[in-house]
Amino acid sequence: MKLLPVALALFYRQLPGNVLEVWTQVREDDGPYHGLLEFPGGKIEPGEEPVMGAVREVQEEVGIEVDPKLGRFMGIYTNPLPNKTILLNVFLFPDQPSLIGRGQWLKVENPDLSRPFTGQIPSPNHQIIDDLYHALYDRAHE
Ligand SMILES: Nc1nc2c([nH]c(=O)n2[C@H]2C[C@H](O)[C@@H](COP(=O)(O)OP(=O)(O)OP(=O)(O)O)O2)c(=O)[nH]1
Repeated sequence: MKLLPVALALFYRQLPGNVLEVWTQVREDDGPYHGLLEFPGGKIEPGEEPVMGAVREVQEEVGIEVDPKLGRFMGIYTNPLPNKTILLNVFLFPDQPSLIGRGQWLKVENPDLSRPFTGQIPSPNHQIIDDLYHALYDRAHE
């Protein structure tokens, strides 16, 4: 089984009323993810620090510079495909002023969390978004 490490940059912001917003962009290329709203990201190059992969993809895809020191490792999520398993290394980044006018913010609220975006986002992203929401707002875990 082939393992393919990918780095994702998840820009997020918290709004009053336990609202989370996550920043996404439309995937333009052909293939199974065409037209979906996704986080900037892509394959980690050999020898590359995962967070640097996230920063590089943000530069390439969004056209903005972000400081790798701002990236916080959230976890690794798997996307099992028939011929390979994608390992999504997710890094959290705070909202950046340079994002203004680019992409779109998805509003995540209780009780549905990411469910309203079914079919609009890659399937592994549901777990990522829902986990982030719970980590930010579930007091029970503290
Ligand atoms: N960019 C991105 N990829 C995601 C997300 N969720 C998710 O499952 N994926 C999957 C889709 C792809 O199988 C893989 C990313 O690979 P990619 O094809 O974008 O990587 P890349 O930019 O380096 O590829 P390429 O242009 O060189 O072909 O991760 C997401 O939110 N953003």
